[in-house]
Amino acid sequence: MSYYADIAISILILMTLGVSLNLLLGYAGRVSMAHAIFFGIGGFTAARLTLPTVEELGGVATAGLQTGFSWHWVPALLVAVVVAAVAALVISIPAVRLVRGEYLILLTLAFQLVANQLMGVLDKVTGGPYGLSGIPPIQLGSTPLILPEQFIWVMLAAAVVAIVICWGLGESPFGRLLKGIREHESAVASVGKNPVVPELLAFSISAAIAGGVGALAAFYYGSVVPSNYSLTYSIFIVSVVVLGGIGNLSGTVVGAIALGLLEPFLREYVGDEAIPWQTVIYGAALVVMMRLRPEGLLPEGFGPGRLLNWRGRKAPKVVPTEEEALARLSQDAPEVVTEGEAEPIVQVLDLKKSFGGLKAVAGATFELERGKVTALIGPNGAGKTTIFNMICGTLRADEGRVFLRGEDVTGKPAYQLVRKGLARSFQDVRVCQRLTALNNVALGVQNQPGERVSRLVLRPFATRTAEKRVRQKALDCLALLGIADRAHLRVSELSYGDQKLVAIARLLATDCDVLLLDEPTSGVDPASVEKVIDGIARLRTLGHTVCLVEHSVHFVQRLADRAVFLDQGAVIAQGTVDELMNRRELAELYFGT
Ligand SMILES: Nc1ncnc2c1ncn2[C@@H]1O[C@H](COP(=O)(O)OP(=O)(O)OP(=O)(O)O)[C@@H](O)[C@H]1O
Repeated sequence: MSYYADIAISILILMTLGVSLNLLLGYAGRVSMAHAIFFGIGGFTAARLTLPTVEELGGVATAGLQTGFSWHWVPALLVAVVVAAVAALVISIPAVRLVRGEYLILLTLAFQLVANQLMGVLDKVTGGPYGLSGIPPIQLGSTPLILPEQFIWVMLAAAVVAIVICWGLGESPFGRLLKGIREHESAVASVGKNPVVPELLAFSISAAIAGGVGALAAFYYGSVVPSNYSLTYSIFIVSVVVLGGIGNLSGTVVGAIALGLLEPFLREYVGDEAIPWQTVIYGAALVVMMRLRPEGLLPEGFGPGRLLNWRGRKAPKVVPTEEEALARLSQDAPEVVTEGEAEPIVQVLDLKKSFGGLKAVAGATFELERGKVTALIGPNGAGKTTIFNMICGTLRADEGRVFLRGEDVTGKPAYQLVRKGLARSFQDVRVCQRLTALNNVALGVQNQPGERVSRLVLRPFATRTAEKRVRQKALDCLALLGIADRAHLRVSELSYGDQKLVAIARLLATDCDVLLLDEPTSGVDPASVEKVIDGIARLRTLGHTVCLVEHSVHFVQRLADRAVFLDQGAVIAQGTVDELMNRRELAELYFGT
């Protein structure tokens, strides 16, 4: 019995670590190769705090004597959680702010190696290469939980708590934000969300759970040894997540059971060579999975809830009509401008940008009038997208200024501009393919309590009510663009034209009065172009100021009140579209004839 309980405990430890890493790797899309270190930090912290004091051991501090502070296991566990979370914050601040993709993997890999080496040499803290032993077990009342069949219940409870925390966060608006960051960080920033804070939180919550498991493991095994927190163990944890299914906690549970059973199985058959064989099999399994089933055994969104259809992606029960949606959205919309009272809401003054020797924008000056649709037109390479990027702070202007309602907003980051009322879409659409249309649009809604972990924890019911409002608003935005009946579909299942509509609906959800649309119809089939035109016309009805970059003259003539003609980075004419297109030299430039 003890033998099987002991195996189950090691599987539960691996499972809990995998689940916590999945919050970071699966939901936030950030690969950490240092999860074993946070596990170890929790273990060493709890060990030092609970080991007996020098006085308790006879009062003489001799070399090699393993002493501590004789704390009760509960506060020691809590401190272990906090220390691991703080350590993760310290490492993740430069990681999140400065490095991405494979560089992040390298940075965490370096941290893993350095920290593991330090664990082996900082004798006074970690006990050196042989670590610390004699750690007191968990004491419940007067019963020490020494036997595996006693401790297994503690570990099972810890695994359940970790799954509930990670599932609760991952499936909340906070998790939606993480998934958005995972897929398109720039798109999330362009709808007013600072991606840095949620990423830092995901790093530290994930590490905090690992630290807690590390403390529990120290209490159970009675010792902590640096070699237990090696790169090999970090790779095991990553393997559990990748094999089980990235972004799917049920997958991690399955992955941990499958891989966790491997070691005792191998021990039975190959004895002491089990660990090297285990490493080989994990590596081979990873390669095979990456090749044949990169989404893992259970792909994202597939789990018991989906199987039993509790949480199936159901079509909305009530699809609002366009009129109902318009009526509700008008309450948050900017005041509609009546004829004759046009005033500039955005002023672009002498913007300049060069790339090496190429002058992409050579002193562009123009205004966007409140409530009007203005088109930036001109031949390919005229500098239209570069101007958008400078207005939105994605690109630093060499010279020139941008004013929004008279306030100088030059160089402000995209997420700050949204808070001031200006948002943009992208030529390459940048919708989150693995999220539903509704969740994509919900990302655009501002001030969501559920996106803040503190609110989720302290005011769960209020955040649930707020989430209902967010989803209703997202559905209204989709209804206004005529695609509410597809709200429940993953964006990857939608046509490209519908994806462009989702991107516009996401902008609408921000409540920004100035919307910049970069080539909203490029790559869209003719039938969908009409839908996009109708959608943008409705933005104008709601009172939004729209600036669009567009190549289709038909589109621009149908929608734009004014056009700004650019060539070689300079504004060469402004006026109504018909006025500009009737000028032969401009038409020739535009059509290249
Ligand atoms: N990051 C960059 N590095 C170097 N050159 C760039 C960069 N971005 C744009 N350019 C160059 O600046 C010029 C203007 O590009 P931009 O994309 O702004 O033009 P555009 O009017 O939007 O063109 P299109 O209509 O084809 O999208 C082009 O010659 C382009 O190659």
